[in-house]
Amino acid sequence: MKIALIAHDEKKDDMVRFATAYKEILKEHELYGTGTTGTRIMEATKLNVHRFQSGPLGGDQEIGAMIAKNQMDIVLFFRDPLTAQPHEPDVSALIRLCDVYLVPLATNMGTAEVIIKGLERGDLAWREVIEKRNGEQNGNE
Ligand SMILES: O=C(CO)COP(=O)(O)O
Repeated sequence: MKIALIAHDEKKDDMVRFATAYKEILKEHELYGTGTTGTRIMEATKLNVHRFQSGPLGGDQEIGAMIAKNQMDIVLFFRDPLTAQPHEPDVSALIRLCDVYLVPLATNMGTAEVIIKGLERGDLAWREVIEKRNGEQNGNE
């Protein structure tokens, strides 16, 4: 599965703790992240994270583009609800696209734990069906 890991500055420590706690599950998957979050996770856990631009420089939009192509299966986005973000429109657009494409999205650590445990249990296997269907459609184009 392709998993996006994103955290606003005030939530980056939480994201590092989360990735450390669930490293054994995460290492079985393809990990993507916005620039700074990805770097922090890689340094702390040694997990391999494909890093996009930093969020304010377009990283949220790059991840959004993957979602729009149905190439992202899970988004774990630890938002800071108490700080205004200069790229708030990008944040909203990313969340909106998750809803458009039915991509499981956690915007805080509580929900992220539920998703990651569901992932381990196989609850998200339906995403593989979508991926397979996409592959067939693209092959038929
Ligand atoms: O701003 C972000 C998400 O909106 C996160 O970006 P960074 O991981 O580069 O800090």
